[in-house]
Amino acid sequence: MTTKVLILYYSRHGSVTALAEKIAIGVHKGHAEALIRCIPPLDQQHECKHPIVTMTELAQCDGLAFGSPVRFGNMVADAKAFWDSTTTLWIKGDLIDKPAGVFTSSGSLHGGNEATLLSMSLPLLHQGMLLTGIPYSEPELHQTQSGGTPYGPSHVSGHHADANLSIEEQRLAISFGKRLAQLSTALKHN
Ligand SMILES: Cc1cc2nc3c(=O)[nH]c(=O)nc-3n(C[C@H](O)[C@H](O)[C@H](O)COP(=O)(O)O)c2cc1C
Repeated sequence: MTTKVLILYYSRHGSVTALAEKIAIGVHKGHAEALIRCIPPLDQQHECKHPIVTMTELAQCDGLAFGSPVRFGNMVADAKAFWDSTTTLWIKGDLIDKPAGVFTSSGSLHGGNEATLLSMSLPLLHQGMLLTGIPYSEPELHQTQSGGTPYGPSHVSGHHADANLSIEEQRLAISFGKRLAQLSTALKHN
């Protein structure tokens, strides 16, 4: 059966969406299926580019990439509320021993990009997931002048939240997706 990697994210202005779509390219390169899904928004008026995730999709994924914009140095409230709604799945242990990673976008270079990635990892660890980031064997990790971290892919969108992903940010997101797909397949067949 094909490996399914769930790319679960929230985005208001499109930067996290852009990263999610690059990660999906990497997942395909890693010969897995990418399921791009949105976190249910707290604001019902908020429109999302992809379908809203279901708990069944989350429970049945083989790997997970979780994305959120930086909000005051932390994940967006919608993402925290979503994880707070996963108690049933947590008790069943549906995500235990599945690979996972996190990605984000901030407005400024030192605006909490890495702190947000680390705090986003916490609910995944509580779910029993196996975290992966990006190793320094990826040359763009040494070269980037904006986003892209060992803790996971990231983007710096600028004061007006309109900067395109840099080449380095794109490549790191793609290599992260590929890595997650390969790890998910390896663990699925064990
Ligand atoms: C309420 C709020 C808080 C924010 N806090 C931060 C912050 O702490 N640091 C930062 O660099 N950017 C901050 N930003 C900017 C967003 O993180 C940034 O625009 C991000 O790229 C948005 O991602 P999106 O395009 O996927 O919505 C904040 C934006 C909002 C609306």
